[in-house]
Amino acid sequence: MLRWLTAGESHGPSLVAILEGLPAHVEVTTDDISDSLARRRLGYGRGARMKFEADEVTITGGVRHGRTQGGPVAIQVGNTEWPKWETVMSADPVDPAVLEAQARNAPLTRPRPGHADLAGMQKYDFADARPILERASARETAARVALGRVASNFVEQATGARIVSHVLEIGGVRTPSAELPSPDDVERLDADPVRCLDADGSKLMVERIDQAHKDGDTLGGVVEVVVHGLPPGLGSHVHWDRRLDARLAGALMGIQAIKGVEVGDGFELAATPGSLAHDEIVSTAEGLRRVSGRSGGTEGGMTTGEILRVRAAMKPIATVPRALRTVDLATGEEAVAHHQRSDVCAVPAAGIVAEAMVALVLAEAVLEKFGGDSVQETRRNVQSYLDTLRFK
Ligand SMILES: Cc1cc2nc3c(=O)[nH]c(=O)nc-3n(C[C@H](O)[C@H](O)[C@H](O)COP(=O)(O)O)c2cc1C
Ligand SMILES: C=C(O[C@@H]1CC(C(=O)O)=C[C@@H](OP(=O)(O)O)[C@H]1O)C(=O)O
Repeated sequence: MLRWLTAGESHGPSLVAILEGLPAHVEVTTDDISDSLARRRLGYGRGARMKFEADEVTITGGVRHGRTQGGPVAIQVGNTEWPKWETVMSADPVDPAVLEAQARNAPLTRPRPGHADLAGMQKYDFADARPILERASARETAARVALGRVASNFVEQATGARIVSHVLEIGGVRTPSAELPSPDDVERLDADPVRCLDADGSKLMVERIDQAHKDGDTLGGVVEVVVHGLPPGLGSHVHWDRRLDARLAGALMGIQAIKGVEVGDGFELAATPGSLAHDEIVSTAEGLRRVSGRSGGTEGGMTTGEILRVRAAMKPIATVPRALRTVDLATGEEAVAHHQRSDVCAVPAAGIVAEAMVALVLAEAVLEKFGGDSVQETRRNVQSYLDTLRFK
């Protein structure tokens, strides 16, 4: 069983993440994790915070000399901005006079439509949105990306599978290309301002973000995660919660602001006749193959051994500079939602988070099917399964 947890607030001293159940001998380093976190900070349209804040990674448990030991892997992602927030986010009580003296401590009483503010204040009984937004914030995704890197190293070292993501759409501007990224495209994608494979599409998306910025508006979009090299048979058809497609959908929906998920061609398949919607099976010199990849590499809740492909749709950022109508909960009067700063668009970053979530689901599914207390044992089990497959 693989399980994981994150803790920490957006402006707290650090995020903490724990991954338990991973075999020993998975190769992973602080640099690996820092690289993944740096990729999450990329992307045109993010706010100033991404530039002045840094993620300080410390592996505090479970890894020795670059390899996991079999125990829980614990990672701390420190926030270099913490000194500015020490009073606001102090774990211990603070003298009310000190709190009042700082503008940053003023209660946030004008909840933003589209964020967790109002529902969270109602549910947890707070007069201030601060405690809600601090944990609802997608800052937390830094911790998931840290764990996702450990998980994806495991998946790659056990099965050879490689995960890559790209941006399909921002603010209604869709890439004109149907090209799927390969693992060799990662460098090129990370160098693109919006992590789009198509240069023309990328240019139009950047222009769309500039326009939204000028208009005091924000944007959402669609990302796609593609996994090459998975064995067939991860997940299962036998029960709803064993289905890999369901688990991937839940994991992607668990990312802040994701409101839609597609496996393969998803919604488009709903409008396609069956004769054109499915991936026909042919026998080739390399074995059984599909002539297309519309299903996204799962059938019956199991991987087919073809390319896995899932998409996530992100709603626009809720902190809209041209602020939306709300009610000031301190006075009951009409007001506009609180706004200090925000991303205009965080779709490229959401793609990196989506890779991490897919990696965590796949790591669990690989362990479920192949087990292993060392990564070499998992790898042997994968190989023997592939060698003895009844139909190849
Ligand atoms: C990478 C990333 C960055 C985000 N940045 C912001 C931001 O700067 N401002 C904001 O209001 N929401 C931002 N969001 C979205 C909020 O976290 C999200 O709207 C909020 O948690 C409520 O989403 P929900 O309704 O899906 O729970 C970001 C989301 C992601 C994934
Ligand atoms: C800090 C990160 O993202 C944050 C996610 C976020 C939100 O509401 O989700 C709001 C913003 O924070 P703030 O309101 O303090 O500027 C983003 O910067 C990050 O991704 O590391």
